[in-house]
Amino acid sequence: MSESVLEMNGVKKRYPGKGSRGEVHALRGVSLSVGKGEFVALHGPSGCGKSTLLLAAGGLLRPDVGTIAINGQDLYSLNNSNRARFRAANLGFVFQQFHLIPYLDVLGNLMVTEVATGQSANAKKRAEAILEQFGMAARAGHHPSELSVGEQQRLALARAVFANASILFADEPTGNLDRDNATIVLDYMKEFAGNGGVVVMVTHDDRALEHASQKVSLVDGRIKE
Ligand SMILES: Nc1ncnc2c1ncn2[C@@H]1O[C@H](COP(=O)(O)OP(=O)(O)OP(=O)(O)O)[C@@H](O)[C@H]1O
Repeated sequence: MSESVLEMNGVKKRYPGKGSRGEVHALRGVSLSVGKGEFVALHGPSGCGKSTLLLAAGGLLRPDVGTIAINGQDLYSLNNSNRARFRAANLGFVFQQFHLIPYLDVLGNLMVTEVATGQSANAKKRAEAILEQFGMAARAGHHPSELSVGEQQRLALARAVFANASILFADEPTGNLDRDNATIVLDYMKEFAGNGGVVVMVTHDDRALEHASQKVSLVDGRIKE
């Protein structure tokens, strides 16, 4: 088996109930191992826990029970600021809300982790080359609000490539895209995995499922074998 990048063991997550609504068991004991180069598609009915799993695996939501490690680092044994630093250095996100920073232009958004960690002078050249590769060079000086949805998705992907992320988390990355843009985004994700990265994508889209190397089906907070 290829080198493991993501290891989830016995992960459980409950959300507290409100008023007459009882508590929700979103994850009921999930174990998952994802190796280098894999493109995992996570699918299942609405409410089965897909987004909860993605947030927990991405270091954004602490599980009640179980452990999650990326590249051997137990995410939730880190304190919040060290976990945020680990996220910035190792993880990429392509979420519906993109996590783009509205007051920075395209180049600024691409280089945001570089600015935070204050590194090399060659960074700008590299960032410009990546924008070129993602067909965004002409948009370098624009702000996220001036970009199309497809361009915003591409910028989120370009940022993960620029940051040398080892794992990319994507939540319905093709949800708002037309066929051509969906294909572009899926091809980039495939390439990211092909270059030794890992992609974990939540999707309802059959075309997106076809791009994945591994399909994981979640039902009522559990992985279906
Ligand atoms: N913050 C929250 N507070 C209370 N319950 C929540 C919260 N977030 C999610 N849930 C509940 O937890 C369960 C799992 O939600 P989750 O968003 O992980 O499912 P999903 O599979 O991603 O759904 P969808 O495909 O509809 O986006 C659902 O029953 C949902 O209502």
